[in-house]
Amino acid sequence: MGGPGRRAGPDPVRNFERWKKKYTKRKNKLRLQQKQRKRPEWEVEREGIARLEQRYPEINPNEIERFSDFPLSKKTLKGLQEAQYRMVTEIQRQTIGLSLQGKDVLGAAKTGSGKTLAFIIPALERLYRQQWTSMDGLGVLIISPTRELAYQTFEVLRKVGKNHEFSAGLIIGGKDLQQEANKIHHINILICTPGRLLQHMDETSYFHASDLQMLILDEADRILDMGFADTMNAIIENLPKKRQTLLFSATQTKSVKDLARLSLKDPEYVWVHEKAKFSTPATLDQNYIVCGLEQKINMLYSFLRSHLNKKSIVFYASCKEVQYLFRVFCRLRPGIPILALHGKQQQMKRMEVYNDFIRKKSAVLFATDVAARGLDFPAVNWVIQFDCPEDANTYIHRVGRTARYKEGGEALLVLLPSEEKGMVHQLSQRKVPVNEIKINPEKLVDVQKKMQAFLAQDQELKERAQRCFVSYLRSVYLMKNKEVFDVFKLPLAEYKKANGVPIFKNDIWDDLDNCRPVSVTSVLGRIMECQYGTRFHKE
Ligand SMILES: Nc1ncnc2c1ncn2[C@@H]1O[C@H](COP(=O)(O)OP(=O)(O)OP(=O)(O)O)[C@@H](O)[C@H]1O
Repeated sequence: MGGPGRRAGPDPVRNFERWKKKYTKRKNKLRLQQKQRKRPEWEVEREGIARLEQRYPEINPNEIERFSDFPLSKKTLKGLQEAQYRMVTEIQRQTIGLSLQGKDVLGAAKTGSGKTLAFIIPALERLYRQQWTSMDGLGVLIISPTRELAYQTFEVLRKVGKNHEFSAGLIIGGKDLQQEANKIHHINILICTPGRLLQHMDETSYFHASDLQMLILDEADRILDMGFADTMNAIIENLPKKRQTLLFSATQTKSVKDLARLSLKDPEYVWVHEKAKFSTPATLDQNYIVCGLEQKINMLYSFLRSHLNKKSIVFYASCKEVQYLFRVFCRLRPGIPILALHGKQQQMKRMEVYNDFIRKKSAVLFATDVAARGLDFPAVNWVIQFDCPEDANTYIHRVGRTARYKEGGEALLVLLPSEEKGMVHQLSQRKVPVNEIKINPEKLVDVQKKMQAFLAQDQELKERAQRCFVSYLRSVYLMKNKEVFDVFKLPLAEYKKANGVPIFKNDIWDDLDNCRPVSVTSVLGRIMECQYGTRFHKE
């Protein structure tokens, strides 16, 4: 009942139209759901997959900002969202599309720029697209150079892939081979180190990779270098040629010889920071100091004393140095927790240290290059290279343990006077900006007397000091770049003194000098003779 002067009420016709539209939409949705319910799940999934695949050719990296801009499965997108990953990084933006399209990809981007997700996401999608099940066996193989890196990648995969049904496994050695063998044939995505993988290929009769869809090499240049050459050649022989291959690293290999072994098919090269001014993160502040051998330990001790609330990693050239200096520093009590990580530790211990360092807010980790690549320890403030790295690539990976994903960080390289010229030149050629800073001698705390007192009281520590001494010399001797590393230029007497190793009556340096050119064994033989021989015992 309406009359003049009254406000018009809601229009019943429009209301009805609206209701009818909503009703029809709901009815159609229900009908579709009912229809789908009658069809097997895999068939419905198949249709969803076909819709995603239709979008692949249109992927345009320039239009991608978020992960949801890629045609990814709901399961992957949900995993990413739950792990708080929304916006893509540059390497992810540029490579995920190519990998989804099935191309072989060589991806290079600075340390800490998100390469892990750049290969994990396409791996998940590849198996999802093929509706892979645990019955289908091994579909994706991810090879990492170290156990810790493999474990870390496994954790990222578990987090992001948790809504998928495939199984993932970690095969890194240090565990019972039979136990691993019992599980290996159920694994769809296998993350492994090269040595252990080959062992299973050789010894586990029911392990086969004949249906492998995708091979991923993380830290590809390291995996393909001389150290792993024989193992990798044997592994590749066991893999089907028809597969997709993804290679990632901050220092990518361009060597045709390396790549030929992998039989890549028209690979796409994505060098994200190729034109960047520097090859290290912009948020990383890098310095070097020139320090005599005799002052190195004093320098490190003084550094740690003045950075008690920081988290640092100190890199050494050999396991024996880490072992010895870890003990010495624990005794010197700099006032900050000290941890040690190296390849000679038991697997349990390695994992314990790795997890401990992740949790700690302030601590210092003494490590060899097992920790140089890929590890994503949160909030590391400082990377100190106590021993000069083998080359600029090793330098780049070591300093990359800090200043990760938009965070800041600082790096300090300790160089001997004999190493300065060659190393600084190499770094500048590789676009690494390092500034020299001078040590303030007044700020150096002298711990040499204390160290010598420890050694005098502790025979085991003394032996460790000697082993450290020999292994340091050996590592320098074996370095290829003789412009930087010349064992004959090292002031050995000062080194021995710095490490608290008793000084011998005869300076072994003269002996070494006389027997050039020499093989490693003869150098070491001389060193050992001088250290453990009669002259030493008579002291
Ligand atoms: N899209 C993203 N959004 C937010 N954080 C991200 C994203 N991608 C990666 N990260 C974070 O950035 C950090 C570095 O990533 P990642 O370890 O993959 O780097 P990387 O390029 O493989 O480094 P490296 O060369 O040292 O191996 C990690 O903590 C990761 O969680």
